[in-house]
Amino acid sequence: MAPKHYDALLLASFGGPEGQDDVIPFLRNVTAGRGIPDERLEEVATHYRAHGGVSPINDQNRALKAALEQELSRRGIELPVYWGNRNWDPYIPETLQEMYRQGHRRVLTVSTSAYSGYSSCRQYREDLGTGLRETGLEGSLEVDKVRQYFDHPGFVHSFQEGLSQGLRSMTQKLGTLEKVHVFFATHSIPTSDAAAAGPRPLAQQLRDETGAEPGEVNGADVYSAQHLAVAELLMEMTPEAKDVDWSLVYQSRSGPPTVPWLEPDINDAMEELAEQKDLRGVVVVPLGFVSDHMEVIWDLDTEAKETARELGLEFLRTPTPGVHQQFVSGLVDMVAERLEQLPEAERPERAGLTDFGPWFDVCRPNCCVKTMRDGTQKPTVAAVDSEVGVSGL
Ligand SMILES: CC1=C(CCC(=O)O)c2cc3nc(cc4[nH]c(cc5[nH]c(cc1n2)c(C)c5CCC(=O)O)c(CCC(=O)O)c4C)C(CCC(=O)O)=C3C
Ligand SMILES: [Fe+2]
Repeated sequence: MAPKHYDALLLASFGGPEGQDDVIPFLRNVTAGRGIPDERLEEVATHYRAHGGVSPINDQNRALKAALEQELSRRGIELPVYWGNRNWDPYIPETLQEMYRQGHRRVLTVSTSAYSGYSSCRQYREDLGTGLRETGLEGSLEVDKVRQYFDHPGFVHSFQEGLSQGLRSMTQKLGTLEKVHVFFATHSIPTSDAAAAGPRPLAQQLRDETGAEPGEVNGADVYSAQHLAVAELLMEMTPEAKDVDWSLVYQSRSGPPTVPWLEPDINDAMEELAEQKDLRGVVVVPLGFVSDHMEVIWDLDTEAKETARELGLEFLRTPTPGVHQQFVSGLVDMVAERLEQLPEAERPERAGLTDFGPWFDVCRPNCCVKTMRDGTQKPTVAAVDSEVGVSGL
C-alpha cells in the first residue's frame, strides 16, 4: 500500500482479566457465539484463578506500548500510541472514540499477533470494523493495519537468540544435544480456519504444491506453512541447532471434541517421541506468541513442563519477543515504512525473511474468512473490499 500520512498508532491486543471478578465475563467475551463447552470455560477459568484472576497480558501490553513510544521518540517520529483490546478493557471501540475525540483521523494499527488466520488476523480486522460501525465513526476515522509480521527480521531475531541460548543451556545440562528435540509451539486452531487462512489463490497454490486434498491441513494450509517456514529458517540460522531434530506442535485446543483442530498437541507429541526414541530433553520455542501471556505460562510452563517431568525429560522454554529491542524496533520499522510524512530515506525496505513475506498491508477478499452462523460476514478494515475504515475524508 502506498505510504499515507497517519496521525496516531493503535496497539491492538487480546485483553485479559485484571481480577477474579473479571474472569468469567472475560471468558464470555472471548467465546461469545462460538460453541465452546462450559466445561472448557471452567477449566480455563482455573488457569486465571491460579494467578489471582489476573492475566499477565495487560501489563505486557503496557510495557510494549511504552517501548514503542520510546523507540518512536528515539527515531524522532511523532506518533501518539493508544491501546485497545478485543476482549477486555480498554476495549477497541472506546479507544477509537478516544482517538477521534483527541483529533486523530488516520490511524495505523499494530496488533500483538504475527501470523495469518481468523483468530490471528481477520478477527482483529473485524473488531476494528465493527468498532467503527458501532461508534458511528465509519467514514470519519480511517483505520489501517500493519501487515502480519511472522517473518519480519525483528520477530525472527528475538526467537533466534532464545533458541541459541536454550540449546546452549541444554548442552550444559546434558553434555550433548544428541537426544534433544526442539518443539516449535503455536496455538491450535480449527482445521476449517486453517484451510481458510490467507488469500484464496495462495491457499490453493499451497494445496497444489503439497498435493493435498481440499480441506487437508498440517502444512498444506497457510497458517501452519507460515510457522513451518519460520521454524525451518530458525533452525538454519542457529549454528547450535545443526543436526538437532525438530517439529511443529500445537497447544491450547478448545471447542467441542467433534470439531477437528490442528494436531499434534505438544503433550501428545512429547509422549510419542519419548516412547519412540531415547529422548532426554526438549527445548520449546513458543513461536506463535508475542508475549508470556496465559497460553504460554499455563499451557507451556505449567502443563507441558509437567508432561516432560512425568516422562523424565529436561524441559526448557525459550523467551517470547516481549519487549526485546529488536522486536520493538522491527515493529517500528513496519510502521515507518507506511508513513508518508517521513522522508523516503527514513522509510525502511519492506523486509520479510521467508518465501511468504513480506506479507500484504491490505488483505485480499475472503482472506481468513469465517462466515457467521447466520450466514453474514462482519465488516472489516484493511482489506481490498473493506467498506469501513477507508477514506471518507
Ligand atoms: C491463534 C490464536 C492465538 C494467537 C494469536 C493471537 O495472539 O491473537 C490466540 C491467542 C490468545 N488466546 C487467549 C485466550 C483465549 N483464547 C481462547 C479461545 C481461542 N483461541 C483461539 C486461537 C488463538 N488464540 C481459538 C480459535 C479459540 C477458540 C474460540 C474462538 O474461536 O475464539 C479462550 C477461550 C477459552 C479457551 O477455549 O481456551 C481464551 C481465554 C489469549 C489471552 C491470554 C491471556 O489472557 O494471557 C491470547 C493472547
Ligand atoms: Fe486463544
